[in-house]
Amino acid sequence: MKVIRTKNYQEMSKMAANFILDKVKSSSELTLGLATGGTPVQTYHYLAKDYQEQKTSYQHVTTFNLDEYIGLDPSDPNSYHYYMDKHFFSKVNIPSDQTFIPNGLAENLEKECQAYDEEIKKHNGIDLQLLGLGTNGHVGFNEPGTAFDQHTHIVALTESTMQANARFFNNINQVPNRAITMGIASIMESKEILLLVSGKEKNDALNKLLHGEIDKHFPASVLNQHENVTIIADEDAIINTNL
Ligand SMILES: N[C@@H]1[C@@H](O)[C@H](O)[C@@H](COP(=O)(O)O)O[C@@H]1O
Repeated sequence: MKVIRTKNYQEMSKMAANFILDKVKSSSELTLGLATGGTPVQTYHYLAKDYQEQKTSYQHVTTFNLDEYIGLDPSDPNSYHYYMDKHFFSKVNIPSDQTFIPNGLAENLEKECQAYDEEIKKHNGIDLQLLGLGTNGHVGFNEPGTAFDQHTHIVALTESTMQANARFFNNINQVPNRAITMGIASIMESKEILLLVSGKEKNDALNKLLHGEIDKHFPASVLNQHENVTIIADEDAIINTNL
């Protein structure tokens, strides 16, 4: 894994946006895996800014989001559909039929998961997967203990993830307790991975990822087995990691 060190969150975000823009500009077709959460917000902001200023086109880009809460309508401000529209899709020229996010309202959730995997396959897999890191090592919504061989599936969220995400809701009781997420196998099948890590609260998690064992109780550790991972981390996340 290649680790790029940045001064702060802004610098991490700018570098991540440039990393993605390089791929967007140099490919005739590109399938991006996208993440939500607090970490990539400024990355999307810089992509939107680039579009405003440089008009980098996304007509040839297809996107697959990692996850979505079960039970939230796309118009719900806490849904990842809403998040993606707000921060990215509405700001660039990506055609709406080229953006995929799991449907957390599907009548048959199992079928929805299978259909999502099929769609990814149809697009020849993901070229670049953007990832954030949960404080407990989760990636997407793959919580500690998730088997490494799973594709898109339904998960029960842990108390710690619900607590961590409660800041986006009015109170923790409104945080859905289930989600659909691409699995560890889906993530590992992507050709390249870009992991963003920012802030002191991610310090332990980054340390474990870099120096700990590969263990399903710390899902992100599996990334050590992928051959093309770049981590962009800021000083606060890196401190005490011996880097
Ligand atoms: N499902 C999301 C993940 O995709 C995200 O990467 C992670 C970290 O979130 P944040 O960037 O807000 O710390 O947790 C959330 O629960």
